[in-house]
Amino acid sequence: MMYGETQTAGGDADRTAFRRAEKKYKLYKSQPPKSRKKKQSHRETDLSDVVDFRAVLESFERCGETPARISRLDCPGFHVPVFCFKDRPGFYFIPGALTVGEQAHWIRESLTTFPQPPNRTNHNAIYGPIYDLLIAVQHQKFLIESKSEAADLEPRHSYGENYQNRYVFSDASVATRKEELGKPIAASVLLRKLRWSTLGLQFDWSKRNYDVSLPHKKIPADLCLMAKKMAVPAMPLGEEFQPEASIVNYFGPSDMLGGHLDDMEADWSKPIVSISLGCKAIFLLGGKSREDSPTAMFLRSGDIVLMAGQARECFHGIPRIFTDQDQVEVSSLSQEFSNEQDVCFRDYIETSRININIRQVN
Ligand SMILES: O=C(O)CCC(=O)C(=O)O
Ligand SMILES: [Fe+2]
Repeated sequence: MMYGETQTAGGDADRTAFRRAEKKYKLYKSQPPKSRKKKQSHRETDLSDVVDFRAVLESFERCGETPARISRLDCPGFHVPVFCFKDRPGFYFIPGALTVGEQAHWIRESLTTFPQPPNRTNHNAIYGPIYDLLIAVQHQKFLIESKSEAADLEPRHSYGENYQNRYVFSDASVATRKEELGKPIAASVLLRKLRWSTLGLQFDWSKRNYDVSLPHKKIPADLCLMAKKMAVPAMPLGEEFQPEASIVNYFGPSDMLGGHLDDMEADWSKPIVSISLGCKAIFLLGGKSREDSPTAMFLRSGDIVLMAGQARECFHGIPRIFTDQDQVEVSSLSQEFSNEQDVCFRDYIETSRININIRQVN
């Protein structure tokens, strides 16, 4: 997993087929009006080559047919149709695998319990463990550096043996009174900047490996059950998927996930179960080399992708999230968050995407 990898590519941006596809689909921000006269500012993305599995599902349900490249997997007892590319063994697409209610449940979990210590997030390296981020957003709190003399800011939690929480949430009024404290950071800003959290066995991004010495909890039981059920189409008959780790990726409007391989797990015959929530995205499935032209497809909220076997060796990434009003396609999800106390979830998911991917490590 390499965030922003394409951004550092500079002049090499066009070097490989994968990079060219990323460039084709990435979001181009419109230029300020002044420069609009001189050159065409806003390039419309050509989406005609993007495989749309929702349309594939609709036509399959209507007339039992699939496009030439795509087949329906025979998976008796599975609750919805599963599709495969005939030329991409090990890759499975399950459109609409989750109901809207299930999607809302996993969005809530992704923003509340999943980022809770001892699970780590991208904020850990800077602030140490942060508790109850979403509650802090709801109460418009600010994260401030706690000084021991400030009795009212005594850290509530400790982490590990000698680690004390240096940053705590507080009201803005407290933060501004204490001039000696660093600049307060709005909890809402931290939520916007949440990029990942890791569940179960903790993945160490710097070493690109699992660090079994880090404190961790088991994958939540309900997530484990759901992943086992969804992994069935990609599992050898009679074997059960054993979820041990999960990475939750959070995407804001201009975030992307550069082309990468997930090769840190021991047994590639086991699938990665990858769940999409929130705004629509484009997924690129490449080949074993970055030189192979990737296939582009839409990922919508509730879709599940399985990558096993040969597909585990294929480059893939997310060059684009759709957050424009007319393209997000989250209206039914928004209704799930229509209660006043859910406004945080609704505001978040209307301009964000969450991906939960679940792995068997050993
Ligand atoms: O966001 C996605 O759908 C893909 C995520 C992914 O590839 C990863 O976390 O390794
Ligand atoms: Fe991946």
